Amino acid sequence: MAKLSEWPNKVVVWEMCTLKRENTSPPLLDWSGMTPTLVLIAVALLLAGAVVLRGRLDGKLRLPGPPSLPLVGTRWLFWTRYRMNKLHEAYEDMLLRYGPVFVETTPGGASLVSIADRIALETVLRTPARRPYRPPTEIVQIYRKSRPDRYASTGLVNEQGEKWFHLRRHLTAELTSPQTMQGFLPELNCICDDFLHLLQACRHPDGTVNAFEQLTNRMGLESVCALMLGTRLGFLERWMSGRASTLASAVKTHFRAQRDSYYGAPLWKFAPTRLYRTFVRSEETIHTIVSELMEEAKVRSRSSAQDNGMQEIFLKILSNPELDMRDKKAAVIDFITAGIETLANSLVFLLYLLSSRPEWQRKIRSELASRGELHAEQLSAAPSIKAAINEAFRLLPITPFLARLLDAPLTIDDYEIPAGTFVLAHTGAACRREENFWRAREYLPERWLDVREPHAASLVAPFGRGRRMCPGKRFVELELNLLLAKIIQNWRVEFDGQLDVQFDFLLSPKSPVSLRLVEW
Ligand code: HEM
Repeated sequence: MAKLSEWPNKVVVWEMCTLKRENTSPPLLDWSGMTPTLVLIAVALLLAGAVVLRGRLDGKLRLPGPPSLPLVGTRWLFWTRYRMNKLHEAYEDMLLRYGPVFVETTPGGASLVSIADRIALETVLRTPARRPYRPPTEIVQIYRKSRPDRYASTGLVNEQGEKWFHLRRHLTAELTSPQTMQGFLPELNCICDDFLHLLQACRHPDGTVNAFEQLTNRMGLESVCALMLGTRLGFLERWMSGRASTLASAVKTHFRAQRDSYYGAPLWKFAPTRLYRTFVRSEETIHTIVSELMEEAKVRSRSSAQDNGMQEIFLKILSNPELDMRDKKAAVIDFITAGIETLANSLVFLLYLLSSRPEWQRKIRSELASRGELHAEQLSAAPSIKAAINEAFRLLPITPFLARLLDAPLTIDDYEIPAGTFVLAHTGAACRREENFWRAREYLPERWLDVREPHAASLVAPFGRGRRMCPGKRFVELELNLLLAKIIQNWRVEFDGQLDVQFDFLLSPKSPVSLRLVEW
């Protein structure tokens, strides 16, 4: 069995190309012009020739799965049968075709095992690893290593082993503390109220709010900046500067570029393709805007002795002597980036699902007596809110699978999967299986108050599991509770038809989203 200390090395082998470039600058060739076309033709010929082989080249794992081809592994599927922006559907389809445990092969020849089997998922998610290894996003790694002037490491999300542990210990204590959230609650109430004012201002006479996802993005941005920077930045004002939309669109591009770098042709590893350049531009836009916001927040906090419950988490991070200044700054940037679209999409999904349950909306409303500022006690006295949120995370989580490297061998049925294997834990797909949940494909918040078997609650892991779990969980849960309570106090939510969802590295609504907020 692999020792924990050996993991990073094993993965560096897996990340073949990362190893080659580790100490070099990013791709240098200019790939504009004919070169990509020629390469694509060569790849197509290779695919056609190799289809006859159809055998699995991966000798290590005898698992079902799509045929693997030389050089491209099983990635050809994402360039032919499936679409990258429908990756969640692609995996649902593969789980049907090949069963709840199957293997793909990366272009570098490594195995990528998908699991949607309940027992196996519970084992993987329960893993007690001290330094859980979540495979990094290579494009982020390569870019950040090429910018030592800005980055001392690849950051909390992508670091591994002791370095990750050091960052996690020193960067997340404030963010995950119940006291921080308690202190932030009054300000979060005000931010939610401002969001409601914005919704009110954007509502048409019949209650329709168009481009709802853009408003939720602004909510995500304002709230995560307020939490991190301890100051309000005005992203919820009706007419605001273009900075919020530039930042929100850079964050979306950043996520999409990561998706394409994972599942698209890996040409960007060898040359600065358009994809690579797009990624770099988005990373730099985010860096520039968040750096400006941090500078503004510093000036404000110097000029006003704040005693309004808003904690400048970033000032505490910046004053930590245990960390390199570049790591501190990168962390604040990463936290803010992580908090925009995640919150925005989760709120859209929640309201969309809840729109199919008007009687559950009435139930929530009946549990909330008073208007105005909401306290933790009032929220906990309204269990139907929590049930509505849990159920939305079960049925439509923004992260439909979690990535891990196995820290111990795993046996599923007759298959032996060795330690060190890269695994995708399909919690989202497992949660929609009848063997795991009663009427699994329906939005039924009542299942969280009156449990009906089967009810595999441990599979619902929207924020991940174990020591690498999302540090924003407490903040997001509080925020969603408050937002839902306040929206339902004012309006009932209606939506016509079905929401089209796509995979942008996170599951996102295919914008624009229009829903109706109708007076009670
Ligand atoms: C609805 C909102 C959010 C969802 C559903 C979400 C979900 C997740 C998930 C699934 C992971 C991977 C966990 C794992 O591998 O076990 C993660 C990691 C992470 N999230 Fe979130 N997240 C949300 C909001 C936020 C916010 C608001 C922040 C920051 C303020 C944040 C910061 C991070 C960071 C830094 C990591 C990497 C942690 C590590 O590797 O140690 N997230 N998130």
